[in-house]
Amino acid sequence: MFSGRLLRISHNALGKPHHRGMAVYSSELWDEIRGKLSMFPGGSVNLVKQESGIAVLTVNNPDRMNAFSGTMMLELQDRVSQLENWKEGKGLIVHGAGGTFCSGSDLNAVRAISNPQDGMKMCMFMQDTLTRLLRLPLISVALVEGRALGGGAELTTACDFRLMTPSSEIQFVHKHMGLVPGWGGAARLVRIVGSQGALKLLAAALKVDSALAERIGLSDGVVATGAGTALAEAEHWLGDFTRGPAPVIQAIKKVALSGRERPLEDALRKEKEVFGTVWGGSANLEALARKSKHK
Ligand SMILES: CCC(=O)SCCNC(=O)CCNC(=O)[C@H](O)C(C)(C)COP(=O)(O)OP(=O)(O)OC[C@H]1O[C@@H](n2cnc3c(N)ncnc32)[C@H](O)[C@@H]1OP(=O)(O)O
Repeated sequence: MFSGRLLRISHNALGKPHHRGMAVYSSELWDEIRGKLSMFPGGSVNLVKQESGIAVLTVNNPDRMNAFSGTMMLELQDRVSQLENWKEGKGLIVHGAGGTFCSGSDLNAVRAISNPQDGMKMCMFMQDTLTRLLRLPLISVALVEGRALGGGAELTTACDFRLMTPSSEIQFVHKHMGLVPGWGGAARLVRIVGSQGALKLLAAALKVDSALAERIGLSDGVVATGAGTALAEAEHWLGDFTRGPAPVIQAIKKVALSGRERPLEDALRKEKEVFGTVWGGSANLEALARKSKHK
């Protein structure tokens, strides 16, 4: 059985663990995994970084309902690396091409790598990429049109927020495939809808429509359907959270993220560190000079 090496967590002077980088597993593992995934081509993952500071990531394999081929998994990792280095970035919208979100991993590839060793490699690779996606210093939203199935449902949980069109559905179909989520989707789902909610969605493989998703906190809102309409509405919605200078928006995401992921003392230390990057910064000094009132 393939045993992946977890990224070693170092300890500070107080003996408390602290996170090194944003990855989960050691990148030394990736050469072998990348070689395997490159054998399953098709589709693409496209990234457009806009002047507004909002980027749009498109899962593009419409002939297969935007299923993830091996090369798309590789491209997703590359796109996440690009976004990690985007200094002007503030927000990210993840959506699918052709009016549907994503139908999970490409079943043709899945059939070809159905042995446990290869499955484990793919699982680690996608866990790592989606964890890095969630940890981007950008406020991210998954825009779900059509269906988000299996790994597609897991991808929605790797964003800070989810928006759905009225007729769209999110479904963790893994049980019907004799599986559990392996791209980190179960761990993230528990943090979004609680352990009881996650257990229900996974164990019943429930089809979650936009109304139910909003009721249980899986979705943060409904946007209208139509060519280009949903994307424009999602950008408008995200604009409320990304208005302002990039260093401040990125700092907000970082403190929220550390509060979500770290034990309290560790999160407080991180918050202090991030606070130090904005205190006395240009946005802070300009606000002080304006003598802002918050009526
Ligand atoms: C990480 C674990 C995982 O993600 S396991 C994968 C979980 N996903 C699935 O099982 C999805 C299976 N697909 C479906 O249920 C249906 O195709 C859905 C997505 C509901 C769409 O249904 P419908 O609108 O009737 O279209 P269709 O079935 O004719 O599909 C159009 C073409 O797309 C293909 N497709 C769809 N999903 C995948 C997939 N995950 N991998 C590979 N191909 C997929 C269909 O086979 C179909 O192709 P074709 O036109 O028959 O050549």
